[in-house]
Amino acid sequence: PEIEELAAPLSSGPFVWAFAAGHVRSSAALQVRVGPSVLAGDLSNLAFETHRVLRAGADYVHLDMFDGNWIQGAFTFGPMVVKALRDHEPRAYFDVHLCVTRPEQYLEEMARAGVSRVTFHFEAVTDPREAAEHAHGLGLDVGLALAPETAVDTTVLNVAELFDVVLVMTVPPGFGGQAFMPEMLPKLKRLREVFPKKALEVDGGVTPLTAALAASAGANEAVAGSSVFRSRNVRRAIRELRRGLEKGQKEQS
Ligand SMILES: O=C(CO)[C@H](O)[C@H](O)COP(=O)(O)O
Repeated sequence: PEIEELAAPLSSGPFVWAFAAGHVRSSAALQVRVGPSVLAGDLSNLAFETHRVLRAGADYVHLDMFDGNWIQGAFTFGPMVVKALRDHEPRAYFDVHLCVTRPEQYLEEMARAGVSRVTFHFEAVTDPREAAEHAHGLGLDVGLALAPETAVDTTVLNVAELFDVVLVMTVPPGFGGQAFMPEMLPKLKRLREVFPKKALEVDGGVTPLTAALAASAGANEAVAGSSVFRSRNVRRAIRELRRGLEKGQKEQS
């Protein structure tokens, strides 16, 4: 089934941010975006996995970089691998989720590797403001990830203002295939109230159903590993996730 997907033309969606002009009160005007997480793919064949999800309509590719330290024992890959992937996919939007200790030490390497957006954890970074400014100065989009135990309080809201996206983890970071945590939805609602135009991303246990729940709470971007890579039809899986987000957006109050 993947041959057909490989033959399909690349969507222009990944490269376009289409925000409506003027003031918006909800995320309804924000473009929905689906980013498959290659963590659930064949890690021995990342170029193939990246290529096939892009061909199947993914808006971006989510790359989880684990250093074996911030999440004890969980290692994936580093900037050299991302650079190698960039050589294969010069136009793709690479969304790197840094699950590492002191992520600020890797920002320059991320820029050199051709990363589009680097997202690091509020819980792991020493000075989130300084790191966000540094990343922007390097030409990177920058995201702030919140682990499930982190509340959306005043400190987080003040810091989040500086970021292009806030990633609300809907599972404990570390591995795929976990169940979506609905108790994270109020965090999205609060973020959406405060930031009507900011991209809000969810990651962990995302299916068409949970994507709709997340979007009804304010999310407009969904990272999905298992629900894409375990599907027999990757194109359909991405399309259904997008429909879930769109449905949720419509239900947003
Ligand atoms: O960041 C991650 C884990 O830390 C993964 O991106 C996430 O778990 C996706 O996997 P799944 O969709 O199978 O839950």
